[in-house]
Amino acid sequence: MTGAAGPAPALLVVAAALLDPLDRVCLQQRPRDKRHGGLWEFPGGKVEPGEDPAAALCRELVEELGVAVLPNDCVPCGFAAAPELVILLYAVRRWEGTVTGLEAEGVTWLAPAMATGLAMPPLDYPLVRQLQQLLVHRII
Ligand SMILES: Nc1nc2c([nH]c(=O)n2[C@@H]2O[C@H](COP(=O)(O)OP(=O)(O)OP(=O)(O)O)[C@@H](O)[C@H]2O)c(=O)[nH]1
Repeated sequence: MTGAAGPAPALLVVAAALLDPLDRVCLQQRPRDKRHGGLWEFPGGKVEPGEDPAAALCRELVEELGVAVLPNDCVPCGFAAAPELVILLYAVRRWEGTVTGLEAEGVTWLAPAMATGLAMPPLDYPLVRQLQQLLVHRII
């Protein structure tokens, strides 16, 4: 079938689980004036049309946290999906620079088990749970 205008394609979003040597993960608080304002999320953002997802994540990490990450150091570790949105989660253990919240209200490091106690956008909860499972089983 051709010509029918279907629903808009799902937005593709990439997110990073930056992990420190103690397996604490970095989360940032969304600016209050934005959608999901004040909620805690994995750093990341929308993939531009034609952009490689890992490259998009590296771009977002420079913009949001001021750190340089290589695409090869972004290890796929989970995803979450809703009809309008798909989020790809990557584990990142190696970066250059000091993590600084350049766009966020704040940045925190905590064990994934503690993260679900924060107020987060809906898809970040399953992402945290996936991350927690992989860490518990020492897969990442
Ligand atoms: N992390 C996360 N993002 C979500 C969820 N649901 C949802 O609509 N989003 C949206 O996915 C988008 C993530 O892209 P982004 O981080 O670049 O968006 P932004 O609003 O901060 O930046 P922008 O100013 O470039 O639009 C945001 O519009 C965010 O609201 C969710 O459950 N988790």
